[in-house]
Amino acid sequence: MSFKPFLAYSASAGSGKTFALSVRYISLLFMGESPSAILAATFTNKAAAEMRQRVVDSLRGLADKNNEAFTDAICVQTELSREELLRKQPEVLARFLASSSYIVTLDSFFSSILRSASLEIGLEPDFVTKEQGEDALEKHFLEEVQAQGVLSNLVKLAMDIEDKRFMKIFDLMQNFYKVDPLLPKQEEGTLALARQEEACESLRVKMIKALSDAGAPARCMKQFDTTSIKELFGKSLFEKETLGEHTWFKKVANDEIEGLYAFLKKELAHWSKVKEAIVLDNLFKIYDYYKNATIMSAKISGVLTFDDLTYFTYRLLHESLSKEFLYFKIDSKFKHILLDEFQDTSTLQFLLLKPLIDEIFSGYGQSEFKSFFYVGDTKQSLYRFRGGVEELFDKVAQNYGVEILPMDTNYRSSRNVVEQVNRWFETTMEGYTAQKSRPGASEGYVEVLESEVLIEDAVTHAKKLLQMGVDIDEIAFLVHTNKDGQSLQEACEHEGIHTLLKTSSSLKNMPKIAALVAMCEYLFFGEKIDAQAMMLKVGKTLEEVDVSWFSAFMSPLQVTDRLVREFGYFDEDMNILKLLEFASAFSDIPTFVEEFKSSSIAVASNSVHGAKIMTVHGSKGLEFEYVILLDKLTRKNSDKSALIYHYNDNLYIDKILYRTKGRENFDEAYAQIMEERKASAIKDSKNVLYVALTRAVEGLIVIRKPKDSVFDEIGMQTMCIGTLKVHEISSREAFTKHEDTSVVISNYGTQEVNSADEEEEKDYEAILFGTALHYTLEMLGSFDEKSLELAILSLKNRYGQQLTDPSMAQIENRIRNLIDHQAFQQILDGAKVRKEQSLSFEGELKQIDLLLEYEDHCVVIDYKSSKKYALKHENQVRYYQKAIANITGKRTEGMILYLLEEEIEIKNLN
Ligand SMILES: Nc1ncnc2c1ncn2[C@@H]1O[C@H](COP(=O)(O)OP(=O)(O)OP(=O)(O)O)[C@@H](O)[C@H]1O
Repeated sequence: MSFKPFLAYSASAGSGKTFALSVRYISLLFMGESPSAILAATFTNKAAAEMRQRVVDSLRGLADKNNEAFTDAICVQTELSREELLRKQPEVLARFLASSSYIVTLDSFFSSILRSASLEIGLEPDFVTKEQGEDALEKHFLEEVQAQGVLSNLVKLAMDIEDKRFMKIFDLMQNFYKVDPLLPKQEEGTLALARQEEACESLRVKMIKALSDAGAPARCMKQFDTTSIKELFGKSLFEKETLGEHTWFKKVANDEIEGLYAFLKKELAHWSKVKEAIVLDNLFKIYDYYKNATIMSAKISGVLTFDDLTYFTYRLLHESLSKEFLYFKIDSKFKHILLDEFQDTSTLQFLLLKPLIDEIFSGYGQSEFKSFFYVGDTKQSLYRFRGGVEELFDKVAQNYGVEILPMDTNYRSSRNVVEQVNRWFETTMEGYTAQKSRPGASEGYVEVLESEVLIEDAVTHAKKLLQMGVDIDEIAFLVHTNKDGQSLQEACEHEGIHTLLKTSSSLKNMPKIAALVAMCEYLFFGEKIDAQAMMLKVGKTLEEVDVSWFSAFMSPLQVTDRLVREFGYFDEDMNILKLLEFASAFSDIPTFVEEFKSSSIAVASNSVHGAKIMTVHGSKGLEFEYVILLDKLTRKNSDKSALIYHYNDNLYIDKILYRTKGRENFDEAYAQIMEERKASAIKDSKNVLYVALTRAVEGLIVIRKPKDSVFDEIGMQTMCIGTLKVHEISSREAFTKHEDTSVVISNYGTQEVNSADEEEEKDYEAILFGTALHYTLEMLGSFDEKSLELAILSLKNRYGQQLTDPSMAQIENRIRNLIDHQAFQQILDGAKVRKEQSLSFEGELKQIDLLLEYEDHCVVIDYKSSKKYALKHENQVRYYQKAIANITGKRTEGMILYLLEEEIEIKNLN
């Protein structure tokens, strides 16, 4: 059989690893395996969604010409002929759509494990996962610390250590928490820093005397004339074995002086060890409180960060009493595990998966068919400092006896891109093997240009591509930081290029929005400096603008709205809408301004279509027809972390080192670890370049700075090969291209939305209300009062900050009306109920709100909160109806459930 049950692919970018994973997934389905027995984990939500889409698309289009490579690969894996595949296809597709599948991100998978047994560790199962603002976490922590009376410890630590890096003690605590289960046990010791300092001090004084006695010049004595041990310790003087190796001391270094030097070096080395022990001791004492505060806050609020998720899942799997039961439960589900981007799996994530992987291997050899497959590329490992450990790739293979195979052909990029990437990395990256181009690859285009004005040039090049007829959706800008992305987005929008900015950044960090809020602050408090940013943005001075309309009694919404209109500040910017929505929750300006500064409102993307703007990290695993890659706009960050973690061979942390200036002169092990760290930092930054330069399909344009460029590391020079040609859109792509649904915002905020026709305009509040209503319905376990209570709790967690209280009450009311609706309950009778069912039909992935399956027919139901676009709704549901009928082969009815303010209305479309 050509299906190797235990296999890994270690291969370069674009060589088809994710492709192979999808082939394997579908092959398993054709080999009779149930979707619920296969766990396929990818790294990002986008990758998971794409893979689901790919599975459905390929299952549907097995016979399509452009799916040939995929179908052939499935034939090879399954040893079934094309005809056999086609014969089985309807049944396999139906099975896939009908049962739950686990094509997920690791985070969402862990979240589902945790949910299934969270009560075991005192966590309510209706928790939600989202990143919390640092401010909220920091507040909890400080409250806990204050309540326990250990604030003085914190202050003492900062004072004792005189280390500015500890001002960010909160970051240190967060970093501990991220790797909590891997942390080493802290040893208790006697810690006498003062005595050690005295010993060093007395040797220092003796040294000055000995030097003076030997007639050394003043500059020699000055070297030891320090005001603190810390200062003395940091002197480059201690780089050498003996003092006489320094030219200044050559003549005077007698035996006494060399003896004192050696002794002083030893005592200083000991001093740094004692200091490290004190720092760690204090930090770990404080960490206990931090951990408590974090765990309690997560349990009480039901809001978990991704770090909480990992922490709780680890505790559940490794310490909960019922773990055997849990393994049993999960094991009964997964017979096959497929992992993408394995090079970025962290040790902790691997430890969470390990029981499941162990189960696969322990059952092997018996009659059961089980498999384990993973793919990755260590050249693309980007998360070393977040705990991603590329060494896992080989270790896991060794441990379980998995065969690692290479792949040598690039299926993604044009010939010029593949060859140029080979040229850049062959000589600069250790172990790099040149990739081959796939037969029939297009010629492609690569250009590197130098510029002092990166953003302007990036915009100019995008314009050039657009003028040539390149579709805006096919262009992606890659940048190094979220901040770079925001500046670029502003420039693009200014030039009329629509963009989609994918960022984790929050609204308060957007210069345009922050300027607007600062302007409100100016109007209220009168500090001219607060008006500056906004004046700069609109190109005016305060003297030129008339703000006499302002009164301190105006609401924050009125003021922001007026400012936006007065200054023509809108530009169809969704973020302005978000700000207006946020402002509407406050009645006075000072509270609004203050709350805004500590808010963490996610930045909106501006429209459905547009050039993508992404960080290189965010682009991992993705591909774009044309890539414009920008050098780093801001300066390179230097690594300043105060604590250095050292991992042992089992990938647990065996040492935490306190980083001190000059310590490499006293401590060989430390010096070696720092060298290793430097080497891996260089490797990491090269990996980032590798990921960035391998995303382009047809054309790649790199804009580098003349000096201090991140690309210097691979010796990148300006160049240009190939010709820019618009890639021909294949007929399938042309067919599946969506109609243009770009958002045109014509009304917002306080304006009355006045639309009688069917044209879609965006009423942001209505959209938010509709989304929240859908979310609550999705969270509703069954249609009864008890489930409603839980669903409302989830609603509050998720939308509590955005929705007003009356809107919340409205949602609850409308759903209660639905539950109480007799006709609706009758419809549910005898039906298999599925919620939020994904459906791919005619190339589009849709979500069906409610799918009811009866023995002989199906009913597709769509929820709506208003009848505003009734005709459009009907068309949409008819489309779903057609799709379900096609897929299941059963007669299918369509219904729209209007959950209106006063009543429930059921519209039957048959
Ligand atoms: N055997 C193949 N035949 C035809 N096309 C392929 C084949 N393998 C991969 N492709 C196509 O090549 C492109 C790159 O493949 P894929 O994304 O799977 O690569 P990858 O190795 O996962 O890349 P990365 O390491 O960058 O994530 C995709 O568009 C994919 O559809």
